[in-house]
Amino acid sequence: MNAIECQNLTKSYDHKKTFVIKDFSLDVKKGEVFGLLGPNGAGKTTSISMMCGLLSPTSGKLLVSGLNYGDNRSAIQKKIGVVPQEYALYPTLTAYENLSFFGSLYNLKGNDLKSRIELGLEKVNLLDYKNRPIKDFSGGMKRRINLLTGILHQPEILFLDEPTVGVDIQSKEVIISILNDLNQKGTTIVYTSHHLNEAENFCTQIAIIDKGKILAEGSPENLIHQVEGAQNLEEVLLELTGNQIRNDA
Ligand SMILES: Nc1ncnc2c1ncn2[C@@H]1O[C@H](COP(=O)(O)OP(=O)(O)OP(=O)(O)O)[C@@H](O)[C@H]1O
Repeated sequence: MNAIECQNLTKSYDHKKTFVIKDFSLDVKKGEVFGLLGPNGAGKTTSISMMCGLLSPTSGKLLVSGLNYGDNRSAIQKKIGVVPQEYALYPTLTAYENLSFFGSLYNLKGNDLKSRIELGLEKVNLLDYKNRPIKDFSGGMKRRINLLTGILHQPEILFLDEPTVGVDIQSKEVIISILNDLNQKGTTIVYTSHHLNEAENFCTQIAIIDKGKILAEGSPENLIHQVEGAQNLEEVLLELTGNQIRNDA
């Protein structure tokens, strides 16, 4: 069984006058690290938000671990973790209090929750900051805590919308190494990114999206091979989506 199946998904925000996702079909196999790449406004956030249940498709079929959100929302929510692009943290609460809150949403409690939080904080090098309020944290520190909020319960499938945006190379390396570790332990990962070098090394499978449509899909090597003369994913993306600057949100 695939981790995710999308068949002919569409999304309109204006009562079907325009569609920002069109005829979107892909399968994510269990154990994959799947990257959704594309220019600004391509539809990455919209498509990943539908897959993790934050947005409903306008039409089409979407299965997560063989289940649809209409009949099995709470069963799906137990299997998945979500790391949104915007920080979902409470600024006046400490790192520990924030993580306790998010852990409790996944029914974690007591010593189990405490040890997962402490182990997580240690992995992201923030154990010494556990009693500091989030408002005192730098962008990179917040990103690392934001990541922990979605993975404390070791989800079967993890969705991340630009988990390394705006962070320094050190924080980025910690985040990617934690994600690699989770993937080795069996978590399927679906992520969006603008960092093409990162995606080239991190992903096992990639879909390139523009204007709400999937333009190409394959392993990084396969995509580079598909585009004549391309040496890397950046050249693939430019060839497929053009070099016009985008003013879309
Ligand atoms: N709530 C909304 N209402 C109306 N239009 C929206 C809404 N959210 C997104 N859009 C539009 O949908 C299109 C796709 O946006 P989306 O945020 O999914 O793109 P993206 O690929 O994630 O972009 P970025 O890389 O800039 O984050 C854009 O044209 C955007 O303006």
